[in-house]
Order: sequence, then structure tokens, then C-alpha cells
Amino acid sequence: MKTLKDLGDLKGKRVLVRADFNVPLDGTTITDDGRIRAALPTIKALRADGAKVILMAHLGRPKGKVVPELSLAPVAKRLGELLGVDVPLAEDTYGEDAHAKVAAMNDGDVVLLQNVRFNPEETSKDEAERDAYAQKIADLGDVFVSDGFGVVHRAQGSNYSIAKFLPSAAGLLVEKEVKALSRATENPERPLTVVLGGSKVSDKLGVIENLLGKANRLVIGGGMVFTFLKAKGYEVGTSLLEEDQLETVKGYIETAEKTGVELVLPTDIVVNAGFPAGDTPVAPEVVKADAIPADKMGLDIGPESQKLFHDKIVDSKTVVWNGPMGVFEVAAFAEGTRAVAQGLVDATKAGAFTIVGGGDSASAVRNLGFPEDGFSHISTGGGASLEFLEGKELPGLKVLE
Ligand SMILES: Nc1ncnc2c1ncn2[C@@H]1O[C@H](COP(=O)(O)OP(=O)(O)OP(=O)(O)O)[C@@H](O)[C@H]1O
Ligand SMILES: O=C(O)[C@H](O)COP(=O)(O)O
Repeated sequence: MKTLKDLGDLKGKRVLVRADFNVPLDGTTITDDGRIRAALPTIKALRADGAKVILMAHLGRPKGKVVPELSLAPVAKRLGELLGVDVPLAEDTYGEDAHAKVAAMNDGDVVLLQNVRFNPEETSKDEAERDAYAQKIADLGDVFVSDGFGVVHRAQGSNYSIAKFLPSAAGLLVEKEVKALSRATENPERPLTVVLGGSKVSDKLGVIENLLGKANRLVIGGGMVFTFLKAKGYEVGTSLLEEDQLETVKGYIETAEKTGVELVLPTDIVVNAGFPAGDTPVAPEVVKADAIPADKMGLDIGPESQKLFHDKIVDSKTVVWNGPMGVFEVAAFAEGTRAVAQGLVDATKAGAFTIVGGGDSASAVRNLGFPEDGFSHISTGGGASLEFLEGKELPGLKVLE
């Protein structure tokens, strides 16, 4: 994979950088700026080389329309605060204003182009249409740097097609992510423990399939665990359940037994009358995992399981974690996620290599007050880190070879 040093002297060059600034917003307030901070090393390195840094990014899924709530204005403001310089936001991606702002740049300046997904061609499935659009963006720059790890699993205009029209290389974040995630997929130090949670089995199936052949231990929590408990014949009440995945999951349980992969499921569950939204009362109670009342919903792993999961994680040399253990957004159901995060921190202290993957998991770690350096690596990729762990070829990386 080509990297920044392969691009030669960048002084005075117009460098188009694709970043992933797809940050969670509450109105115009950024609730987690982790992805913006993760892009700083590349931006600072390019500025130090005297390059003109022209940033491209998406925010949400505006489906090719200009959606004011998804303007990158809050990102430009936050980026300016973090860099200590003004970061002008172009009104468009490749139009008059983009050209005017780029033309006005001096060496070391930074400009952010407006949300690439305001353009329908960005996500077009028609390669010719996407290429014509990518060429228009490429006209703004001399070289392309791909640093949005969170979108490398997408073959879209600003992170994939553009590499056909300019000398291209990976930025420092993409380099760091590939190096860290490869440590978990290529000859990892063992025991390798994979912890999966979050809200949908189907999102994580590829990972389970691929890692079952690699992991020594698979620890399952979150909303997806109830499909596993049901597959074992337990009742799960009104908990999240993907009936159509039951047979697949039964297959995984058998494969794990046959291949000697330790499958760790919770033995107790925190239940509630319903999902904690609106006027649903939050009245948590702990029940055995094989005795969930028919009218209750499981929303976190229980205290016995928190200790079990923590101890299994600490007894590992490599740990990959994707997906919260419970509805961590509500304090009453955050303890499972906290216990797993603590397990990774303790494993890191004991010398293990630990990775937190997934947008929600990374936000949970930060929102629950864990220091980022308590983990070996916090990935900025959600789906992208999952697909990397699945062993899939990622289009945004392939174009950099
Ligand atoms: N038992 C549960 N019941 C319902 N929802 C749950 C449960 N446990 C966790 N969740 C929800 O799962 C969501 C996160 O699931 P998701 O799979 O998106 O996580 P993630 O893998 O970290 O995200 P991504 O990989 O997409 O960045 C959280 O919003 C959380 O509230
Ligand atoms: O949030 C993410 O996972 C990345 O920014 C990719 O976003 P997308 O799923 O809308 O392509």
C-alpha cells in the first residue's frame, strides 16, 4: 500500500485528503469528536511539509441532496479549534466556491469541501458517472491521500474513483488502522479473544464466520446474544431476536464445539419491562440467562456475567471488541459495557494487544470515561473494521496498492 512518503515533496502541492468526519451530532453539537482528532496527524504532517490541505468528507446519508442539517460546518469549526487555524468550508465540493477557496490557499493552509454526499454521483453505482464526478474533484488537486478508514469498505467517488485520476497514497490514520487490525487477523498472539455485542447478529455474522476459524474464544453480549440464547433453547422474553438467524447461529455453536473455540455467553441478564425510551419505566432486575420472564426484555449482561467476561478477557494476549454489551446509553444498562472495557484496560496493562472497533463501542469507551490510551488501538471504523476483520478485500485500500 502506498503511503505519504511515496508522494515525494509536497511543498506547495494541492493535496486532496479524504477523511472520515462522520461524527455523531446532537443538532449542531458534535457529541464525540474522536474521528476528527484521529485525522489530525495526517493534516499536521502535510501542513508541516508546506502542502495545501484540501479535505473531503461525508456526514450521514443525505442521498445526493443538500441537507442543511448535514452540512460540515460544525466539523470545520471543531477542526479549526483543534488546529488553531481558520478552516474555511467551501459551499460545494467541486464548484465555483471550492475552486475560489483553493485558489486563495497559501502553503500550509487547510480548506474543507462541503459534504461529498450532497452530490448524487458520490454514491452512484454507475462507474462512468462516478468517474466523471471524481475527475471534477481531482481537478482541484495535485495528489490524493486516503485517510478516511471508516469508509474504505465503500467504492465511492471521493475515496475510491478519485484514485484513478491522481497519484494516491494512504494517510497516517489508514496506515495505523491497517497495521493494528492486521495484528488481530494475521498470526495473532494467543489466546485471541473476540468480544461481540451491539444490536444485530446479521451485522456481525461475517466476523463470527471468519474469526471462528481464528479465535480461541468468542464472547457474545449485547442485543445479539439473545439469538444465541434462543438457539440454545432458552426463552428470551421480548428481547432483541433475529429468528431468521437461528439456524445459522446453531451452526456456529456446533462449529465452536467441534473446533475447540470457547463460546462464552452470559449466565445472567439485566431485564426491564421494555426498551428504555419515552415513558417506559427503568426498573432493572437481574435474572438467570435461562429464565428470562416472557414479558421482560434483556438490556444488559448481569453482574455474574460482567465478572465472567472481564476474567476471560484478562486471560488473553489479543482482544478484539466490537459492539456494546448493553444499552449503554442508559446508565442502568451500561455496567456490562463498562466491565468489558475495564477488562480490555486490564488486559492491556498485562501486556495484551487490545482493539476497540465500531462507532458505538468507541463512543461508549469515551463516554464511560475510559482513557483512550488504556487500549492498544481504538478503531475509527465501524463497518470498515468489521469487514477488515472478516478478511474481506476493501475497495478503498485496494486502489492504494
Ligand atoms: N440488549 C440490547 N437490546 C437492545 N439494544 C442493545 C442491546 N445491547 C446493545 N444494544 C444497542 O446496540 C447499539 C450498538 O449496536 P451496533 O451494532 O451499532 O454497535 P457497534 O458495532 O459499536 O456500531 P458500529 O459497528 O455500527 O459502529 C447501541 O445503540 C445499544 O443501545
Ligand atoms: O460511520 C461509519 O461507519 C462510516 O463513516 C461509514 O458511513 P456509511 O456507513 O454511511 O458509509
